[in-house]
Amino acid sequence: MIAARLLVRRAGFTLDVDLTVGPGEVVAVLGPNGAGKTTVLRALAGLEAVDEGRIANDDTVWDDPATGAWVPPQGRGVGLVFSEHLLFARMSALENVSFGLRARRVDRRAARARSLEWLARLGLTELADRRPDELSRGQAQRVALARTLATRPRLLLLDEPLAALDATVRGEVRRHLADYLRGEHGGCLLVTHDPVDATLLANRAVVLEDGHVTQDGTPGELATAPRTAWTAKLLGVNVYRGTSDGARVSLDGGGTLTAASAPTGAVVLTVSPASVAVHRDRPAGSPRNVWPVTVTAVQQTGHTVRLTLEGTPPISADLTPGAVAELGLAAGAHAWASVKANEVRAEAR
Ligand SMILES: Nc1ncnc2c1ncn2[C@@H]1O[C@H](COP(=O)(O)OP(=O)(O)OP(=O)(O)O)[C@@H](O)[C@H]1O
Repeated sequence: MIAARLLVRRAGFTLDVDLTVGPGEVVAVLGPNGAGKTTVLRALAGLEAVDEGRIANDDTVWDDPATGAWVPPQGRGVGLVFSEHLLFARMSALENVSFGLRARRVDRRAARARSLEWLARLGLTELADRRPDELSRGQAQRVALARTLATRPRLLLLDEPLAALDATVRGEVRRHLADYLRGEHGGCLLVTHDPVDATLLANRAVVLEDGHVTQDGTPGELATAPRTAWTAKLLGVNVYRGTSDGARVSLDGGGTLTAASAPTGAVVLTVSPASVAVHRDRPAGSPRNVWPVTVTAVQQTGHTVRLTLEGTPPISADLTPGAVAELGLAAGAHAWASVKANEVRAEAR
């Protein structure tokens, strides 16, 4: 268990965060630009010392300025992947991955075998002999991930690991990452701007705003009961897993949604709450997705009202306070939700 109290002071910015990461726990760290997310990762990795506070892994203190305790980065068993991968320019993809293992005293043959296995898991077998300058950004990012995951770090720190990948590869790499994280007993901290990553990969999400934690809960809790306007906007996005025949998607949790275009097979769908229309009577006309719902919660955040709607599927909708009053939408009200097919975004997962 990693337990940290991090206080870092910079001109015009103070990070003041309490954080725990349990064994096998995947914690998403979300927040606006400049909120301090990367600083949290750097402090945990030992790339930066805290000004006050304490970082401990079980009984081992990594950083405590009050006592002078300090464990350098290489002693922490931490694996770090930044959005800007740092590969060794003169080494092939295979050598880059092996390097991480060799540095941990894995013998040459075992390191090579394990590296090839990880390159294969990330779809890079054909590129094993290429140098970083012969790889696309996305491919290089996958090599950087393979290099770190192959070492099975005690604490995995990922800073926007999928940001450089295009939509098709992102789903695939996310799936490999999810498989890895499910089997892992170490903890993981994942900085992301993508609510899909948070929903599909993390058990818990922490929202950082201006150096402070403004909310801590499951991605589902953050989506249905956001405490700040930023969280409402980012995590309020409705996320569904399902199986697609190219347009119609059968959702894992029940119900179907039609997207204007969707890859076939396993997909993840997102629907912005702002694109959900709510009606008292079944709407005429032809929005592709119309289904009955019951209002279970009404919460005002900033200038919008977030409605939590129970139905198949459940969905969150953002309306203006005026619309909510006009439609008489209080908790318990029966209504209809509708979403246009071109407002349903689909990507492979
Ligand atoms: N090396 C540095 N020296 C001084 N200030 C810095 C340094 N690095 C970051 N900062 C400042 O510290 C604050 C937190 O930065 P940090 O990079 O942790 O934010 P972030 O949440 O990761 O942002 P982003 O989403 O843009 O990556 C910002 O105000 C930033 O300008």
